[in-house]
Amino acid sequence: MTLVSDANRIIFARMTNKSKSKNKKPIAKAKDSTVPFKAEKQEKIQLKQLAKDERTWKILGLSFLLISIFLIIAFVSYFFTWRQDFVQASRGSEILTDFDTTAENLLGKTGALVSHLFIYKLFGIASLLICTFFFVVGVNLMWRRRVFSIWRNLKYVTLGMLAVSTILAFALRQSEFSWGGGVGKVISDWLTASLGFIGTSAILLLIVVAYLVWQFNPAFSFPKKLSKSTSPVREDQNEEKADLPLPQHDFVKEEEPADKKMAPLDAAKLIIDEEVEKPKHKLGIIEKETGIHSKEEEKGFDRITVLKPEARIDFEDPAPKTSAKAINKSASEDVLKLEINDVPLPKTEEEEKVSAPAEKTKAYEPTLDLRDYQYPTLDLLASYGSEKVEHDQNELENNKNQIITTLRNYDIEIQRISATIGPTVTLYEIVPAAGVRISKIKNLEDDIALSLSALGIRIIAPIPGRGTIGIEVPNAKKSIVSMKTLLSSDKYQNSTHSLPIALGKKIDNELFIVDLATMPHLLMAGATGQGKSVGINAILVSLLYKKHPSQLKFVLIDPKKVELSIYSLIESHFLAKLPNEEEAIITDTKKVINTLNALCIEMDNRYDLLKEAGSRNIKEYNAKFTSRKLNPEKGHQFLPFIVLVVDEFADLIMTAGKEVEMPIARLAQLARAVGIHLIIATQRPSVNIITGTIKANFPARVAFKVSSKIDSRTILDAGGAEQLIGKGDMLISLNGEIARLQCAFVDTPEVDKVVEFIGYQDGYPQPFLLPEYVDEKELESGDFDLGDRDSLFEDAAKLIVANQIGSTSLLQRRMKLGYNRAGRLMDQLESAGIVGPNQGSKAREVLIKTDADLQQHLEMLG
Ligand SMILES: Nc1ncnc2c1ncn2[C@@H]1O[C@H](COP(=O)(O)OP(=O)(O)OP(=O)(O)O)[C@@H](O)[C@H]1O
Repeated sequence: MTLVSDANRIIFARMTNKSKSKNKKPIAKAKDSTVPFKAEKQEKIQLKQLAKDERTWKILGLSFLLISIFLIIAFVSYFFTWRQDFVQASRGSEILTDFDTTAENLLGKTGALVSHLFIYKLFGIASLLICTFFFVVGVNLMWRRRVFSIWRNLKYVTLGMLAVSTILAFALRQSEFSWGGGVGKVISDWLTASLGFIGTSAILLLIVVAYLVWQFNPAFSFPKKLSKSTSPVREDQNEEKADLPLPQHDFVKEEEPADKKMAPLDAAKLIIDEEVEKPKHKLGIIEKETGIHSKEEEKGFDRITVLKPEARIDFEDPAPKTSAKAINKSASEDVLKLEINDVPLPKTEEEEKVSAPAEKTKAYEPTLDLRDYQYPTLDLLASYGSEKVEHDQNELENNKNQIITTLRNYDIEIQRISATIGPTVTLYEIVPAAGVRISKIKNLEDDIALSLSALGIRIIAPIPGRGTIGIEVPNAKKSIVSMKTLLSSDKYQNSTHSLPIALGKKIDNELFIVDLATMPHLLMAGATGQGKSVGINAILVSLLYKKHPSQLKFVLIDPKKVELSIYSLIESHFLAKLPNEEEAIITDTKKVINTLNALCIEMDNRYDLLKEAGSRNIKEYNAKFTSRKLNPEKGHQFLPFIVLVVDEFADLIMTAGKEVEMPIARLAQLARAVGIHLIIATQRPSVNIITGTIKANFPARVAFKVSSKIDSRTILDAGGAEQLIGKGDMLISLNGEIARLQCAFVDTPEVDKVVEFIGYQDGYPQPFLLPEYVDEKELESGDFDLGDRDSLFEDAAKLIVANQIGSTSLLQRRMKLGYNRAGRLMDQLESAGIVGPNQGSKAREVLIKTDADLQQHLEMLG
């Protein structure tokens, strides 16, 4: 007995300390000393499960909908039966237990009582608005999402009931029926007492007019437009919720800037947007599917499907195309070629100035070099499944609930959660409750990953510029982003980029199409098998679809020997190579060094040309050249872009080290303005491969999945790439911002088809020739012995004699040589008595005047 009463006392003490409401359970505990704690725990878990069970929500939702219907029936019936039921209803709830009393209302005594309360005592017929509240709550609960905003509804219901009841009570004060209810009457009486009849009329009229203006925003100067909304906010709202009986909500307005900002990104964006209104009440968590999804989907995908795969895209720039067409009409094709591409005669600068406007019509058109060239067609590419982002509502719900629960377990409450579904991952954006430290959430990264039992969780805390924290969770079902989708998009087709590359889709399904020319170089890293080669192919294919062979050349370096060999078929269209080399695709390390140095020479030569032309970059230079302001006789020519692709940079650095690093660093530093761009890929992004010099000159970097956080830091200066999920899932760091993309997929057979399509067309007689590079060490070891002449000695002599100018830079430009080699040739020409000695800044005197004399002279020299 004593034991029991002692236990009772202890329990009682606990009970009073805790909460009085729990007093029954502790007493039960007293009788059974250990079990009660368990029992209490179990009950909690069951309640939780009950709250999670969707059936509970459905039942609750249905109940609210029924209440709403009940109220409507009762109110409507009241309009006809109020007289008969008035006396009974005035007696109050006691009539419910009085079996002798009956009511005429369709819903009996309850209907009569409730209607009497709302209509007679409270808000008059404005009480009908309360039905919408129950309807809204019911619908939201039934579908467990924010179909309508409760807060907005509540706000408008409250304001509406007060305003309408007052207006009606005032306007129809003589009527027998209580149009404005008790509340309306009280307010209206008070207003009349304070402001008088006229003052009250004015105030109430103002309310009505203000509401109409707010709702319809009529254009006062043009009454015709009265019915149309002019405010963009209102338009959106009207479209979005045309069936809503209530005015639109502030919520959408608040969200407007963010949505607008994201709108172009939303080709197939879906957002569940939830406000955790009161963190402690889970019922407050509701969600909303914005109209953006369907609207944007229509915009984005219908537009894409309209384009038939067979449709030929003409990627030519509109301007050159029209000019070419215009000329086509006026001249026969053969004459045309001569006219357009014939080199203009040398002119003095003045002549150039004078004749420039007249010649504008005959602009040089580089594409006419291969005027029958056909751009590849879209039907060469394959489509991979449906491009629609599929989402599993249950998966979304479960992940969301788990995120909320996990955070709650660590005492982190959140205000709002929204989800954006991408092709491979879904981004859950959360707004933490006030006072929660971001670092706390960041530290829980692993715990959240564990609780969601998913790989590839990435936490972005905070998302720059959004004021939210992002949690990226991989989708159970991932969709492949077809290259075809990207290339058929308006964004790609209408792009005005110099070198548009279609890389993939962002997490919000925005197509990621950027200009390589502005990047200006790209560093790619990723462990083996994570999508690097596919990424390189995506870049090359997107350039091939948009560029003419005269506008673009690739220098392909492939130490692995197999990855890029597929492109050898387009050698005479798009590839550049060293003179005297058989293969355009470079696989040998020694040749790589020569090629990189040759590119450096090409860069220097291009800078000389730009300097002479007074242009700051290749675009300006080419514009001047095509408008025939530059003289080809002086070595000027149309400069194609050159894109250097190195697949497996690590291999090169391991075998050649500085010899490779130095020219790469030089090119990366300087080549941008002259139209040379680098794309460098590596499997091993370690610091000895991606050195500080290289990194500093590659502001744009891509990371596919890498094996460690250190690798991720090396490439991106941030972690995260080690948590990617492979198969083209990538992070791109551009202008200091990191974005997650799903790389476009283009399979080898597709690339084969594209390459064959181009390769079987007429090309140039040979690949684009890079300047010859001779290792300077080899040059220095030789002397100026005439028997050991440079292989280009005769060509140089002929060029100098033909032009009668003893200038080293002439040799450099016309023979595409580096400064050192041209200088050495000039020295040899001097030793051979063909040119005179160096005269400082002036060109050397040419001692042999004609070609015939030169032939004789050379024969004499043997
Ligand atoms: N964007 C993508 N979408 C879908 N699947 C992809 C994508 N990229 C790569 N994959 C899948 O991953 C495989 C390996 O890709 P890829 O050959 O590009 O890897 P890698 O990084 O170049 O490997 P390695 O360095 O060994 O050559 C592909 O065969 C393909 O099945």
